[in-house]
Amino acid sequence: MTQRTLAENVASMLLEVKAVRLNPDQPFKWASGWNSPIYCDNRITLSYPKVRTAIKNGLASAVQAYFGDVDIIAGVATAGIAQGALVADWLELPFCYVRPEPKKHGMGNQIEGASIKPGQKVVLIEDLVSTGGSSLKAVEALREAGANVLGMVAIFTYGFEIARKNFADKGLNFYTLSDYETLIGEAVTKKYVTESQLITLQEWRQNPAEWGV
Ligand SMILES: O=P(O)(O)OC[C@H]1O[C@H](OP(=O)(O)OP(=O)(O)O)[C@H](O)[C@@H]1O
Ligand SMILES: O=C(O)c1cc(=O)[nH]c(=O)[nH]1
Repeated sequence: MTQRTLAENVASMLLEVKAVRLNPDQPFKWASGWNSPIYCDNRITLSYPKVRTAIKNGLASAVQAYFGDVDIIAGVATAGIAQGALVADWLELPFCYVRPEPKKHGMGNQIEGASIKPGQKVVLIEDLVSTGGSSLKAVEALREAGANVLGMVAIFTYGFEIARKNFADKGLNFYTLSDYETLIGEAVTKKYVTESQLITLQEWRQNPAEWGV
């Protein structure tokens, strides 16, 4: 399957299971603090075995194709945990997940599960990239723990310049199964969006950090 076909298939599945929501009148608040008329809830895909498996296969194949020899798969908490664990299982590799900050009781861990030995090769699995802030926090924690973070694979990216720059600044390669441009293309072709929703999305896209403020 070509990269393009995969991106279209994944976008189409996200639309079919209603993971993508549009609500310009009551904007969604994102992890970055940005307001947005669109929200892509990839967690919903876990409820659909065929979609869940297709995504798992896509992520695992990408790990193999782009990174080859890997020691540990890590998931970004919380939305990257389930798919990360599925990918680790498929690849028969150890798994850990990375909290946004250390736990405040118990063992006080930020990285849970597989313990990382210095220099071990880790690939991170994330569900979605907006600004990239959450993913890069996880990368920092893994690097502090001594990991050689080879890169990241995620289900979806909005394709914002800020994310590209954030990842480049940290020297991290990342790949995604699908992206905003492909999603909107599919949504238009299959009539999931109205003309007025498209206009709102175009306005939002011009300056997402300031939209709805
Ligand atoms: O690229 P960013 O700007 O950081 O945004 C994307 C992040 O936001 C969401 O997580 P959220 O913080 O909503 O929490 P969850 O994973 O626990 O659901 C999503 O799962 C990504 O991790
Ligand atoms: O940036 C976010 O917080 C975010 C955006 C989005 O579309 N979906 C999601 O789960 N998180």
